[in-house]
Amino acid sequence: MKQSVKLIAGNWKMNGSAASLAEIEAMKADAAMSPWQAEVVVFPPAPLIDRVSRAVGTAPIGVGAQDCRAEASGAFTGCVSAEILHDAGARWVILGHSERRHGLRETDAVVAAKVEGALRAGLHPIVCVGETLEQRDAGQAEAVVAAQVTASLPEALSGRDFTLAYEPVWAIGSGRTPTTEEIARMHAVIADAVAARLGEAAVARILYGGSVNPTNAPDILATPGVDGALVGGASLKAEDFLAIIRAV
Ligand SMILES: O=C[C@H](O)COP(=O)(O)O
Repeated sequence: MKQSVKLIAGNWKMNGSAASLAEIEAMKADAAMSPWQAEVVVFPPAPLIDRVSRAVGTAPIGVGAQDCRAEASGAFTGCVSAEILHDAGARWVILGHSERRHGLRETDAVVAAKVEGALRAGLHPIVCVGETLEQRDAGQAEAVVAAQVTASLPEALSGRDFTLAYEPVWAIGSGRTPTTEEIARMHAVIADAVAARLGEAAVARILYGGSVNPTNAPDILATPGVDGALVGGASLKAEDFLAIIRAV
């Protein structure tokens, strides 16, 4: 059954340092004042996962990684497996982010293999999908996103708890977002594609990501079919991220 609690995920991307632990302390202080109505997870760069996990302690903040290698171990210089990330304290992992699909030419098949690796290691996957502006302008957005869902979700996800994130590539870091009607429509397309791929019983939380900020978060999070947000830039400062968490 789909979790009714919304998920607010903060992807730090290639930002952060030991000084970022102060943001975690600010979040902990806020959570201690009054309980959040959302599940919250932060995704620091891999070298910070251990320190962030220790800083979180028993606070209601999950910790995840921004990517993993599909294999468990081996001669893959510079890569990190889901098992290594789990050992460092991660319990979540973002896979197929557009900055990897487009910047690093990561294919749907690679994403699907990484999802299998995440499940093997006990990490909860957040699988990202989204169309480029060219694809949207050509009227292909729904077909592109549905095809990404179909090809990026391995059979191994049947009966498992997982998360998808709809991130239009043109909305990431641009200050532009689709209308809430467009977001609702695409989330319905994604839910249909999940059911077609994994069966009617399959349910996943579907997040929206792309220029979410404290101002637009209330409307986006109230949109039908939106189960939370994947936040980039606005997750770097606790003040902004907390405003989004409190918008739930
Ligand atoms: O993973 C997060 C998304 O790419 C959104 O980033 P953004 O909130 O900076 O647009």
